[in-house]
Amino acid sequence: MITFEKQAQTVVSLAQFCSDKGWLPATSGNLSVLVDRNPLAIAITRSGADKQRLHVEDVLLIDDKMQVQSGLDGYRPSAETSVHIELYKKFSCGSILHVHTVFNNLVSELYGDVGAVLVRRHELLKALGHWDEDAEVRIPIVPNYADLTRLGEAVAEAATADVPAVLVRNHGIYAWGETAQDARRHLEAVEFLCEYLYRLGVSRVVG
Ligand SMILES: CSCCC(=O)C(=O)COP(=O)(O)O
Ligand SMILES: [Zn+2]
Repeated sequence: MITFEKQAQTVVSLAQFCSDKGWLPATSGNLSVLVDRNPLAIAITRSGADKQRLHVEDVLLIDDKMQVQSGLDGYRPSAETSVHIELYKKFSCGSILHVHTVFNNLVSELYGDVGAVLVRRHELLKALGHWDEDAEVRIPIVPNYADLTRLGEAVAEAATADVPAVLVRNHGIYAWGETAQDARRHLEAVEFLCEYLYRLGVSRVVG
């Protein structure tokens, strides 16, 4: 049986994984796992928590209006909860991960004006569900709107069913999946691809 307590523990495990990778610097990032779809209930990190040292108490149960249903007094859900809610409404995903890394920021800035970054014929695209040897995917990039309602809408609008990730320019990435394990794999694959694309670009300029 799925419970908030179990999903909160999964959020803590996901934070540990992302933290071990160095993907949650300076309290950045927010992570969530679906508890119920109807009505929508999500286990999500609280705003401002140090996600590199996340405890179960740092995970709140919220509804589709961002109201806290379970959690310690005074704790507010992630400031970017709106993005998670919009993505859960658009896709049948079970987990959403948002991290800030140097490589996803570099790629978002380099390709931000185009609104997407193209990845072609790369083995890691298989981790995103593209098995064709000629596979091509576009990872969308949206502006880093300060209005977080607008950011949520922009991320959900840009998100497509065939690429489970969106970059936010000079900010970070949202990646998702049907399960926490899928979301983690998708995030890891896109992070790999961001580093690859950036280093490839640099090597072409230098070489
Ligand atoms: C210091 S990071 C700035 C806010 C941010 O982008 C982020 O991911 C963390 O915000 P939250 O409210 O989820 O802690
Ligand atoms: Zn962020």
